[in-house]
Amino acid sequence: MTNHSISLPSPAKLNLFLHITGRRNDGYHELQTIFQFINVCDQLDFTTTNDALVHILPAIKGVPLEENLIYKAAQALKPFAKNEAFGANISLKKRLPMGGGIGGGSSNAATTLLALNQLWQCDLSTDALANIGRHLGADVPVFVRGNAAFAEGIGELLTPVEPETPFYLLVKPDCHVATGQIFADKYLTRDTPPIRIAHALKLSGQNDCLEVVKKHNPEVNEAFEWLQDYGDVKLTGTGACLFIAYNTIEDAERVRASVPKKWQTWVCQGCNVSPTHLALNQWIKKQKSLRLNSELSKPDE
Ligand SMILES: C[C@](O)(CO)[C@H](O)COP(=O)(O)OP(=O)(O)OC[C@H]1O[C@@H](n2ccc(N)nc2=O)[C@H](O)[C@@H]1O
Ligand SMILES: Nc1ncnc2c1ncn2[C@@H]1O[C@H](COP(=O)(O)OP(=O)(O)OP(=O)(O)O)[C@@H](O)[C@H]1O
Repeated sequence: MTNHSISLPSPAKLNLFLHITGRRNDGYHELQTIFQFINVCDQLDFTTTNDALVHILPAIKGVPLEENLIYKAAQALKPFAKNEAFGANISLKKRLPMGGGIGGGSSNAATTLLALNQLWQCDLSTDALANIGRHLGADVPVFVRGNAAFAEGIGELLTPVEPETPFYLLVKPDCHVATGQIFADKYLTRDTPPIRIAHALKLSGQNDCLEVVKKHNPEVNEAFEWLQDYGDVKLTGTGACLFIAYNTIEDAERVRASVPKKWQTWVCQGCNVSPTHLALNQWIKKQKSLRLNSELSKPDE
């Protein structure tokens, strides 16, 4: 019998660098960045129901159901479900901080699209899912595709790349950065010349949002200053999270041990294939073998 449940990790991303190369007429900014996943993840469990409803437990504090990106992703996929009575019970173990620049909401949306595409037998291609994802948020497509990528446009034009996969110390200063406020600041650098992909992999990790983020968020400034003695500190997205790459896990752990306790910290590793896709591929393989076994055990007709 086909399994009607699936459990998937929903990872965070880092922007290894972030250049703002222009502003479009609709106000959105054109970027160049490299996205890499890290093995710090939320966990999402999905079970199909037949009541056509989508339930999410527990609710995210401060985020109404209709604004939860998991719910929005499920609603966007619903018209493609094989049976219109299909619904889902979704349980969420939230570990990724919000407003950290590590893309937790976008990741949750992508994980939902990938899981329900299977459970609701939508049979949509990755391109179709990425296209649905694009309307939920600029960072959703990279999580749908599942490969570390050089991104252009507003983040949706993706070319897979394989940057090194060091260990990272990730630090979340005690604040929540409002992405819109950063992009609205008149002093934001918006004219970094576009670069080519080969050049992108050799860059040292400049983030054009850094100065404006530090200006609006003294906690980010303080953490940045503190961390500078311990390596090459970078900002991911519009922050608040900062990260430093290390060659060994021991080096990352040693610095973590001395970080002031008021900041949340993780030691993790860069992943060029999303943990969601690794788990999803295992699940698909298991379903195929279950189907094959049940075909073989049917009595001859
Ligand atoms: C900058 C990145 O962190 C890079 O990974 C993301 O693209 C930000 O993605 P996000 O947090 O999902 O942000 P969104 O919710 O899409 O955008 C919040 C607001 O930031 C501004 N915004 C965002 C992305 C972008 N490329 N240009 C913008 O000008 C827009 O005013 C938008 O209304
Ligand atoms: N399932 C969800 N998980 C997290 N945030 C969500 C979710 N659904 C809606 N949101 C909203 O999206 C906002 C941004 O959340 P997210 O975790 O993606 O921030 P972020 O790490 O700053 O992302 P980015 O790197 O894309 O800027 C949250 O403040 C919250 O209001």
